[in-house]
Amino acid sequence: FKLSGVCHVGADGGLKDRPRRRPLSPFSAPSSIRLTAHEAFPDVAAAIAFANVGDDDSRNDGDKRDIISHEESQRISKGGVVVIPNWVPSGLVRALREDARKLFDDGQFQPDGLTNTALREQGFNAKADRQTFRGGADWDDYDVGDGKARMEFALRMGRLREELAITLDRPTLSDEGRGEGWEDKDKSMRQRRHEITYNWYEPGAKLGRHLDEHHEETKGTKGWIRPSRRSVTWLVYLNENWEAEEGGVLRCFPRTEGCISTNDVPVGAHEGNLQVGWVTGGGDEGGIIQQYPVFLDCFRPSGGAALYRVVKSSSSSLNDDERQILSVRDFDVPPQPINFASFLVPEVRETFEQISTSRVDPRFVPPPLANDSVKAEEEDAAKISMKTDTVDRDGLSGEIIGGGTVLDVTPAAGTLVLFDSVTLPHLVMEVTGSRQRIAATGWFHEDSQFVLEV
Ligand SMILES: O=C(O)CCC(=O)C(=O)O
Ligand SMILES: [Fe+2]
Repeated sequence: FKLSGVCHVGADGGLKDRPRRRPLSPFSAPSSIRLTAHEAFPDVAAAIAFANVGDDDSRNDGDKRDIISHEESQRISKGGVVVIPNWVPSGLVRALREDARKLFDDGQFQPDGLTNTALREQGFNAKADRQTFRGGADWDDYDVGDGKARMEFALRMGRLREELAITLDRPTLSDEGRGEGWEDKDKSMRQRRHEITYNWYEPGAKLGRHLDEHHEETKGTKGWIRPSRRSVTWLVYLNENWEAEEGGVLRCFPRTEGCISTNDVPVGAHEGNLQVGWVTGGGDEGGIIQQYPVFLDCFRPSGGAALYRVVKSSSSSLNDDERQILSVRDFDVPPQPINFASFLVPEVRETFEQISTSRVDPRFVPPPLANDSVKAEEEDAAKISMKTDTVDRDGLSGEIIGGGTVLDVTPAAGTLVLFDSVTLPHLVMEVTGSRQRIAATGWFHEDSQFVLEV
Protein backbone atom coordinates (compact mmCIF):
# COMPACT_ATOMS: atom_id res chain seq x y z
CA PHE A 1 0.00 0.00 0.00
CA LYS A 2 1.05 3.55 -0.61
CA LEU A 3 1.59 5.20 2.73
CA SER A 4 2.80 8.50 1.35
CA GLY A 5 -0.58 10.14 1.49
CA VAL A 6 -1.57 9.04 4.96
CA CYS A 7 -1.10 12.45 6.53
CA HIS A 8 -2.39 14.43 3.61
CA VAL A 9 -4.93 16.37 5.60
CA GLY A 10 -2.67 17.28 8.48
CA ALA A 11 0.20 18.01 6.13
CA ASP A 12 -1.30 21.30 5.05
CA GLY A 13 0.32 23.76 7.42
CA GLY A 14 -2.17 26.40 6.34
CA LEU A 15 -4.91 24.57 8.15
CA LYS A 16 -3.37 24.80 11.58
CA ASP A 17 -5.21 27.82 12.82
CA ARG A 18 -8.62 26.86 11.56
CA PRO A 19 -10.98 26.27 14.45
CA ARG A 20 -11.96 22.92 15.91
CA ARG A 21 -9.82 20.70 13.73
CA ARG A 22 -9.89 17.22 15.13
CA PRO A 23 -6.92 14.89 14.76
CA LEU A 24 -7.59 12.97 11.56
CA SER A 25 -6.08 9.62 10.78
CA PRO A 26 -7.21 7.41 7.90
CA PHE A 27 -9.23 5.58 10.53
CA SER A 28 -11.18 8.58 11.61
CA ALA A 29 -13.18 8.39 8.43
CA PRO A 30 -16.73 7.41 9.40
CA SER A 31 -16.41 4.88 12.18
CA SER A 32 -19.87 3.61 11.40
CA ILE A 33 -18.68 2.44 8.04
CA ARG A 34 -15.39 1.15 9.36
CA LEU A 35 -17.02 -0.98 12.01
CA THR A 36 -19.32 -2.62 9.57
CA ALA A 37 -16.46 -3.21 7.22
CA HIS A 38 -14.55 -4.93 9.98
CA GLU A 39 -17.53 -7.12 10.66
CA ALA A 40 -17.85 -8.05 7.04
CA PHE A 41 -14.25 -7.88 5.86
CA PRO A 42 -12.03 -8.02 8.96
CA ASP A 43 -8.74 -7.86 7.10
CA VAL A 44 -9.40 -5.69 4.08
CA ALA A 45 -10.99 -2.76 5.87
CA ALA A 46 -7.67 -1.37 7.03
CA ALA A 47 -6.15 -2.07 3.64
CA ILE A 48 -8.79 -0.05 1.86
CA ALA A 49 -8.43 2.82 4.27
CA PHE A 50 -4.68 3.01 3.64
CA ALA A 51 -4.77 2.34 -0.08
CA ASN A 52 -7.45 4.93 -0.53
CA VAL A 53 -5.75 7.74 1.31
CA GLY A 54 -2.81 7.54 -1.04
CA ASP A 55 -4.87 7.01 -4.19
CA ASP A 56 -3.53 8.31 -7.41
CA ASP A 57 -5.84 11.27 -7.64
CA SER A 58 -3.83 14.33 -8.63
CA ARG A 59 -5.79 16.45 -6.16
CA ASN A 60 -3.95 14.67 -3.35
CA ASP A 61 -0.52 14.67 -4.94
CA GLY A 62 2.51 16.49 -3.68
CA ASP A 63 0.88 19.92 -3.97
CA LYS A 64 -0.46 19.30 -0.44
CA ARG A 65 -3.95 20.26 -1.45
CA ASP A 66 -6.79 19.29 0.74
CA ILE A 67 -9.54 17.08 -0.47
CA ILE A 68 -11.12 20.34 -1.61
CA SER A 69 -9.47 23.75 -1.45
CA HIS A 70 -10.25 26.42 1.08
CA GLU A 71 -11.61 28.63 -1.73
CA GLU A 72 -13.93 25.87 -2.85
CA SER A 73 -15.40 25.44 0.60
CA GLN A 74 -15.80 29.22 0.97
CA ARG A 75 -17.82 29.17 -2.22
CA ILE A 76 -20.34 26.90 -0.45
CA SER A 77 -20.50 29.31 2.52
CA LYS A 78 -21.18 32.21 0.20
CA GLY A 79 -24.08 30.46 -1.52
CA GLY A 80 -22.25 29.20 -4.60
CA VAL A 81 -22.00 25.79 -6.22
CA VAL A 82 -18.70 23.90 -6.22
CA VAL A 83 -18.14 21.81 -9.35
CA ILE A 84 -14.93 19.75 -9.56
CA PRO A 85 -14.48 17.57 -12.64
CA ASN A 86 -12.61 14.27 -12.19
CA TRP A 87 -12.73 14.45 -8.42
CA VAL A 88 -13.23 10.71 -8.05
CA PRO A 89 -10.53 8.50 -9.63
CA SER A 90 -11.82 6.84 -12.78
CA GLY A 91 -11.27 3.29 -11.49
CA LEU A 92 -13.52 3.91 -8.52
CA VAL A 93 -16.11 5.63 -10.71
CA ARG A 94 -16.20 2.56 -12.94
CA ALA A 95 -16.57 0.21 -9.96
CA LEU A 96 -19.43 2.29 -8.54
CA ARG A 97 -21.21 2.48 -11.90
CA GLU A 98 -21.02 -1.29 -12.29
CA ASP A 99 -22.16 -1.74 -8.71
CA ALA A 100 -25.18 0.51 -9.28
CA ARG A 101 -26.10 -1.40 -12.44
CA LYS A 102 -25.87 -4.71 -10.63
CA LEU A 103 -28.00 -3.42 -7.74
CA PHE A 104 -30.52 -2.07 -10.22
CA ASP A 105 -30.73 -5.41 -12.02
CA ASP A 106 -31.23 -7.07 -8.63
CA GLY A 107 -34.25 -4.84 -7.97
CA GLN A 108 -32.56 -2.95 -5.11
CA PHE A 109 -33.74 0.53 -6.20
CA GLN A 110 -36.91 2.24 -5.00
CA PRO A 111 -38.99 4.98 -6.62
CA ASP A 112 -38.16 8.32 -5.04
CA GLY A 113 -38.81 12.04 -5.53
CA LEU A 114 -41.87 11.71 -7.71
CA THR A 115 -42.32 14.45 -10.26
CA ASN A 116 -45.47 16.51 -10.22
CA THR A 117 -46.84 14.58 -13.13
CA ALA A 118 -46.49 11.37 -11.19
CA LEU A 119 -48.13 12.91 -8.11
CA ARG A 120 -51.10 13.88 -10.25
CA GLU A 121 -51.42 10.43 -11.67
CA GLN A 122 -50.86 8.86 -8.26
CA GLY A 123 -48.27 6.39 -9.28
CA PHE A 124 -44.68 5.72 -10.06
CA ASN A 125 -43.60 5.76 -13.66
CA ALA A 126 -40.14 4.34 -14.40
CA LYS A 127 -39.99 6.42 -17.55
CA ALA A 128 -40.58 9.67 -15.64
CA ASP A 129 -39.34 9.27 -12.10
CA ARG A 130 -36.03 9.03 -10.39
CA GLN A 131 -35.20 5.84 -8.48
CA THR A 132 -32.86 5.49 -5.52
CA PHE A 133 -30.68 2.93 -3.78
CA ARG A 134 -30.93 4.17 -0.21
CA GLY A 135 -27.76 4.17 1.74
CA GLY A 136 -29.51 3.60 5.08
CA ALA A 137 -28.75 0.08 6.08
CA ASP A 138 -27.63 -1.10 2.71
CA TRP A 139 -24.71 1.08 1.70
CA ASP A 140 -22.33 -1.09 3.66
CA ASP A 141 -24.22 -4.32 3.14
CA TYR A 142 -21.63 -6.67 1.69
CA ASP A 143 -24.22 -9.18 0.58
CA VAL A 144 -25.21 -7.08 -2.41
CA GLY A 145 -23.09 -5.72 -5.25
CA ASP A 146 -19.57 -4.36 -4.76
CA GLY A 147 -19.49 -3.50 -1.05
CA LYS A 148 -15.75 -2.87 -1.19
CA ALA A 149 -16.09 -0.10 -3.78
CA ARG A 150 -18.95 1.44 -1.82
CA MET A 151 -16.87 1.47 1.34
CA GLU A 152 -13.86 2.98 -0.38
CA PHE A 153 -16.13 5.71 -1.68
CA ALA A 154 -17.81 6.24 1.70
CA LEU A 155 -14.38 6.70 3.30
CA ARG A 156 -13.50 9.31 0.71
CA MET A 157 -16.75 11.16 1.34
CA GLY A 158 -16.13 10.85 5.09
CA ARG A 159 -12.81 12.66 4.74
CA LEU A 160 -14.47 15.39 2.72
CA ARG A 161 -17.09 15.75 5.46
CA GLU A 162 -14.42 16.12 8.15
CA GLU A 163 -12.78 18.78 6.04
CA LEU A 164 -16.03 20.69 5.60
CA ALA A 165 -16.77 20.52 9.33
CA ILE A 166 -13.69 22.68 9.80
CA THR A 167 -13.61 24.90 6.76
CA LEU A 168 -17.34 25.73 6.95
CA ASP A 169 -17.16 25.96 10.76
CA ARG A 170 -20.03 23.47 11.07
CA PRO A 171 -18.49 21.31 13.80
CA THR A 172 -21.36 18.83 14.15
CA LEU A 173 -20.81 17.71 10.55
CA SER A 174 -18.05 15.57 11.99
CA ASP A 175 -20.38 13.64 14.31
CA GLU A 176 -20.64 10.22 12.79
CA GLY A 177 -23.72 9.00 14.70
CA ARG A 178 -25.23 5.83 13.36
CA GLY A 179 -28.51 7.62 12.96
CA GLU A 180 -31.99 6.75 13.95
CA GLY A 181 -33.14 3.20 14.53
CA TRP A 182 -29.70 1.75 13.92
CA GLU A 183 -30.30 -1.06 16.41
CA ASP A 184 -33.61 -1.87 14.77
CA LYS A 185 -33.84 -5.42 13.49
CA ASP A 186 -36.03 -4.20 10.68
CA LYS A 187 -33.47 -2.94 8.16
CA SER A 188 -35.94 -0.58 6.54
CA MET A 189 -36.15 1.36 9.82
CA ARG A 190 -32.44 2.00 9.98
CA GLN A 191 -31.10 5.35 8.94
CA ARG A 192 -27.66 6.81 8.78
CA ARG A 193 -27.07 10.31 10.09
CA HIS A 194 -25.21 11.11 6.88
CA GLU A 195 -27.18 9.93 3.87
CA ILE A 196 -25.43 8.19 0.99
CA THR A 197 -27.32 6.83 -2.02
CA TYR A 198 -27.22 5.98 -5.70
CA ASN A 199 -29.81 7.54 -7.92
CA TRP A 200 -30.99 6.37 -11.28
CA TYR A 201 -32.92 8.13 -14.03
CA GLU A 202 -34.33 6.15 -16.94
CA PRO A 203 -34.62 8.02 -20.25
CA GLY A 204 -37.50 10.49 -19.79
CA ALA A 205 -37.01 10.84 -16.02
CA LYS A 206 -36.49 14.21 -14.34
CA LEU A 207 -36.75 15.87 -10.93
CA GLY A 208 -38.65 19.10 -10.24
CA ARG A 209 -37.20 22.22 -8.70
CA HIS A 210 -36.68 21.82 -4.96
CA LEU A 211 -34.54 22.51 -1.91
CA ASP A 212 -32.94 19.64 -0.03
CA GLU A 213 -33.68 21.10 3.41
CA HIS A 214 -36.14 23.59 4.93
CA HIS A 215 -36.55 25.42 8.23
CA GLU A 216 -38.20 22.99 10.68
CA GLU A 217 -40.83 25.56 11.63
CA THR A 218 -42.08 25.56 8.02
CA LYS A 219 -42.61 21.78 7.96
CA GLY A 220 -45.84 21.70 9.98
CA THR A 221 -46.32 18.43 11.89
CA LYS A 222 -43.20 16.98 10.25
CA GLY A 223 -41.02 19.65 11.85
CA TRP A 224 -38.62 19.33 14.79
CA ILE A 225 -38.66 15.54 14.70
CA ARG A 226 -35.14 14.62 13.67
CA PRO A 227 -31.94 15.14 15.65
CA SER A 228 -30.02 16.18 12.55
CA ARG A 229 -30.71 17.98 9.31
CA ARG A 230 -29.22 18.15 5.83
CA SER A 231 -26.38 20.64 5.76
CA VAL A 232 -24.26 20.06 2.65
CA THR A 233 -25.53 18.36 -0.50
CA TRP A 234 -23.04 16.36 -2.57
CA LEU A 235 -23.39 14.70 -5.96
CA VAL A 236 -20.90 12.49 -7.78
CA TYR A 237 -21.82 11.55 -11.33
CA LEU A 238 -20.98 8.15 -12.77
CA ASN A 239 -21.85 8.55 -16.49
CA GLU A 240 -19.04 7.79 -18.88
CA ASN A 241 -18.67 10.28 -21.76
CA TRP A 242 -22.03 11.91 -21.08
CA GLU A 243 -22.98 14.30 -23.88
CA ALA A 244 -24.94 17.53 -23.48
CA GLU A 245 -27.53 16.20 -25.97
CA GLU A 246 -28.41 13.42 -23.55
CA GLY A 247 -30.06 15.90 -21.18
CA GLY A 248 -30.23 15.13 -17.46
CA VAL A 249 -28.46 18.38 -16.65
CA LEU A 250 -28.38 19.47 -12.99
CA ARG A 251 -29.79 23.01 -13.05
CA CYS A 252 -28.87 25.11 -10.00
CA PHE A 253 -30.17 28.55 -9.04
CA PRO A 254 -27.37 30.34 -7.17
CA ARG A 255 -26.99 34.11 -6.71
CA THR A 256 -24.96 36.00 -9.28
CA GLU A 257 -21.18 35.64 -9.25
CA GLY A 258 -20.87 39.24 -8.08
CA CYS A 259 -23.24 38.62 -5.20
CA ILE A 260 -21.45 35.42 -4.20
CA SER A 261 -18.06 37.06 -4.24
CA THR A 262 -19.17 40.04 -2.13
CA ASN A 263 -21.29 38.08 0.36
CA ASP A 264 -19.58 37.97 3.75
CA VAL A 265 -22.49 36.39 5.67
CA PRO A 266 -22.44 32.59 5.61
CA VAL A 267 -25.57 31.21 3.95
CA GLY A 268 -27.83 28.40 5.12
CA ALA A 269 -28.08 29.07 8.83
CA HIS A 270 -27.11 31.65 11.44
CA GLU A 271 -26.86 30.53 15.06
CA GLY A 272 -29.10 27.59 14.24
CA ASN A 273 -31.76 29.68 12.48
CA LEU A 274 -32.24 28.54 8.90
CA GLN A 275 -32.23 30.88 5.93
CA VAL A 276 -35.57 31.48 4.19
CA GLY A 277 -34.72 34.18 1.67
CA TRP A 278 -32.55 36.95 0.27
CA VAL A 279 -32.77 40.69 0.47
CA THR A 280 -31.01 43.30 -1.62
CA GLY A 281 -29.26 46.02 0.29
CA GLY A 282 -26.46 48.47 0.72
CA GLY A 283 -26.65 49.87 -2.81
CA ASP A 284 -24.64 48.33 -5.56
CA GLU A 285 -20.91 48.30 -5.32
CA GLY A 286 -19.23 48.70 -8.68
CA GLY A 287 -22.40 47.60 -10.44
CA ILE A 288 -22.74 44.47 -8.31
CA ILE A 289 -26.17 44.02 -6.74
CA GLN A 290 -25.53 42.79 -3.22
CA GLN A 291 -27.92 40.36 -1.60
CA TYR A 292 -27.94 39.17 1.99
CA PRO A 293 -29.36 35.99 3.47
CA VAL A 294 -32.53 36.40 5.55
CA PHE A 295 -32.90 34.05 8.52
CA LEU A 296 -35.97 32.96 10.50
CA ASP A 297 -35.66 32.97 14.29
CA CYS A 298 -38.72 31.33 15.80
CA PHE A 299 -37.52 31.38 19.41
CA ARG A 300 -37.82 35.05 20.20
CA PRO A 301 -38.31 36.12 23.84
CA SER A 302 -41.84 37.15 22.76
CA GLY A 303 -42.62 33.52 21.91
CA GLY A 304 -43.04 34.54 18.27
CA ALA A 305 -40.80 34.56 15.22
CA ALA A 306 -38.81 37.25 13.42
CA LEU A 307 -36.96 37.61 10.13
CA TYR A 308 -33.52 39.17 10.25
CA ARG A 309 -30.30 39.70 8.37
CA VAL A 310 -26.81 39.66 9.83
CA VAL A 311 -24.79 42.84 9.70
CA LYS A 312 -21.08 42.25 10.00
CA SER A 313 -19.50 44.56 12.50
CA SER A 314 -16.29 46.28 11.50
CA SER A 315 -14.48 44.53 14.35
CA SER A 316 -12.68 41.36 13.36
CA SER A 317 -14.30 39.26 16.10
CA LEU A 318 -16.75 36.81 14.55
CA ASN A 319 -19.08 37.08 17.53
CA ASP A 320 -19.81 40.74 17.10
CA ASP A 321 -22.34 40.33 14.29
CA GLU A 322 -25.57 42.19 14.76
CA ARG A 323 -29.02 41.06 13.82
CA GLN A 324 -31.05 43.57 11.94
CA ILE A 325 -34.70 42.65 12.41
CA LEU A 326 -36.59 42.95 9.12
CA SER A 327 -40.09 41.96 10.22
CA VAL A 328 -42.61 44.57 11.34
CA ARG A 329 -43.37 42.69 14.58
CA ASP A 330 -42.95 39.15 15.90
CA PHE A 331 -45.35 36.70 14.31
CA ASP A 332 -46.50 33.08 14.38
CA VAL A 333 -45.24 31.11 11.39
CA PRO A 334 -48.41 30.15 9.47
CA PRO A 335 -49.00 26.79 7.77
CA GLN A 336 -47.91 26.34 4.13
CA PRO A 337 -48.02 28.04 1.73
CA ILE A 338 -46.04 30.67 3.59
CA ASN A 339 -45.41 34.13 2.19
CA PHE A 340 -42.72 35.60 4.42
CA ALA A 341 -42.75 38.91 2.54
CA SER A 342 -46.03 39.80 4.24
CA PHE A 343 -44.23 40.07 7.61
CA LEU A 344 -41.48 42.38 6.38
CA VAL A 345 -41.11 46.12 6.74
CA PRO A 346 -42.13 47.76 3.43
CA GLU A 347 -38.62 48.95 2.47
CA VAL A 348 -37.35 45.40 2.60
CA ARG A 349 -40.43 43.69 1.20
CA GLU A 350 -39.78 45.00 -2.29
CA THR A 351 -36.46 43.28 -2.75
CA PHE A 352 -37.14 40.18 -0.63
CA GLU A 353 -36.82 36.92 -2.52
CA GLN A 354 -38.10 33.82 -0.70
CA ILE A 355 -35.91 30.81 -1.47
CA SER A 356 -38.68 28.27 -1.52
CA THR A 357 -42.29 29.01 -2.24
CA SER A 358 -45.15 26.89 -3.42
CA ARG A 359 -44.90 28.76 -6.70
CA VAL A 360 -41.33 27.77 -7.50
CA ASP A 361 -41.05 24.49 -5.61
CA PRO A 362 -43.61 21.80 -6.51
CA ARG A 363 -42.70 19.80 -3.40
CA PHE A 364 -43.54 22.73 -1.16
CA VAL A 365 -47.22 22.69 -2.01
CA PRO A 366 -49.83 21.34 0.38
CA PRO A 367 -52.07 18.71 -1.28
CA PRO A 368 -55.23 20.83 -1.85
CA LEU A 369 -53.25 23.22 -4.01
CA ALA A 370 -51.91 20.59 -6.39
CA ASN A 371 -53.65 22.14 -9.40
CA ASP A 372 -52.21 25.55 -8.70
CA SER A 373 -48.80 24.03 -8.44
CA VAL A 374 -49.10 22.63 -11.93
CA LYS A 375 -49.87 26.10 -13.17
CA ALA A 376 -47.00 27.48 -11.14
CA GLU A 377 -44.65 24.96 -12.64
CA GLU A 378 -45.69 26.03 -16.11
CA GLU A 379 -45.23 29.69 -15.20
CA ASP A 380 -41.86 28.82 -13.84
CA ALA A 381 -40.82 27.00 -16.96
CA ALA A 382 -41.71 30.17 -18.85
CA LYS A 383 -39.64 32.22 -16.43
CA ILE A 384 -36.65 29.95 -16.85
CA SER A 385 -36.76 30.39 -20.58
CA MET A 386 -36.71 34.19 -20.11
CA LYS A 387 -32.96 34.60 -20.16
CA THR A 388 -31.51 38.04 -19.76
CA ASP A 389 -27.79 37.47 -19.67
CA THR A 390 -25.26 34.68 -19.62
CA VAL A 391 -22.33 33.87 -17.41
CA ASP A 392 -19.39 31.66 -18.08
CA ARG A 393 -17.16 30.34 -15.33
CA ASP A 394 -14.63 27.55 -15.69
CA GLY A 395 -16.35 26.38 -18.82
CA LEU A 396 -19.74 26.15 -17.08
CA SER A 397 -22.47 28.26 -18.51
CA GLY A 398 -25.67 29.61 -17.06
CA GLU A 399 -28.24 32.33 -17.56
CA ILE A 400 -29.07 35.14 -15.19
CA ILE A 401 -32.70 35.44 -14.07
CA GLY A 402 -34.18 37.70 -11.40
CA GLY A 403 -31.84 38.07 -8.43
CA GLY A 404 -29.94 34.93 -9.26
CA THR A 405 -28.42 32.91 -12.04
CA VAL A 406 -28.94 29.53 -13.60
CA LEU A 407 -25.98 27.21 -13.50
CA ASP A 408 -26.14 24.00 -15.52
CA VAL A 409 -23.88 21.06 -14.68
CA THR A 410 -23.37 18.15 -17.07
CA PRO A 411 -23.51 14.87 -15.11
CA ALA A 412 -20.13 13.62 -16.35
CA ALA A 413 -18.29 10.72 -14.71
CA GLY A 414 -16.20 11.67 -11.68
CA THR A 415 -17.56 15.23 -11.31
CA LEU A 416 -18.22 16.32 -7.71
CA VAL A 417 -20.90 18.95 -6.99
CA LEU A 418 -21.30 20.54 -3.54
CA PHE A 419 -23.70 23.17 -2.22
CA ASP A 420 -25.47 24.28 0.94
CA SER A 421 -28.64 22.17 1.32
CA VAL A 422 -30.80 25.03 2.65
CA THR A 423 -29.99 27.88 0.32
CA LEU A 424 -29.78 26.40 -3.14
CA PRO A 425 -32.79 25.47 -5.31
CA HIS A 426 -32.07 22.97 -8.08
CA LEU A 427 -33.69 20.51 -10.46
CA VAL A 428 -32.74 17.73 -12.86
CA MET A 429 -33.73 18.26 -16.48
CA GLU A 430 -35.31 15.40 -18.37
CA VAL A 431 -32.98 12.68 -19.62
CA THR A 432 -33.45 12.97 -23.38
CA GLY A 433 -30.90 10.39 -24.54
CA SER A 434 -31.38 6.65 -24.66
CA ARG A 435 -29.32 5.57 -21.67
CA GLN A 436 -29.72 5.89 -17.91
CA ARG A 437 -28.28 8.73 -15.86
CA ILE A 438 -26.56 7.34 -12.75
CA ALA A 439 -25.18 9.24 -9.76
CA ALA A 440 -24.00 8.76 -6.20
CA THR A 441 -25.65 11.44 -4.10
CA GLY A 442 -25.93 12.28 -0.44
CA TRP A 443 -26.21 14.77 2.36
CA PHE A 444 -23.85 15.54 5.19
CA HIS A 445 -25.91 16.26 8.30
CA GLU A 446 -25.41 18.68 11.12
CA ASP A 447 -27.32 18.80 14.42
CA SER A 448 -30.84 20.16 14.29
CA GLN A 449 -31.42 23.27 16.35
CA PHE A 450 -33.31 21.07 18.79
CA VAL A 451 -35.69 18.11 18.77
CA LEU A 452 -39.19 18.09 20.22
CA GLU A 453 -39.67 15.60 23.04
CA VAL A 454 -42.62 13.38 22.14
O1 LIG B 1 -29.08 13.80 -9.40
C1 LIG B 1 -28.94 15.01 -9.30
O2 LIG B 1 -28.19 15.66 -10.05
C2 LIG B 1 -29.69 15.79 -8.23
C3 LIG B 1 -30.56 14.95 -7.35
C4 LIG B 1 -31.26 15.77 -6.31
O3 LIG B 1 -31.42 16.95 -6.41
C5 LIG B 1 -31.77 15.13 -5.09
O4 LIG B 1 -31.68 13.90 -4.99
O5 LIG B 1 -32.24 15.83 -4.18
FE1 LIG C 1 -31.85 17.79 -4.46
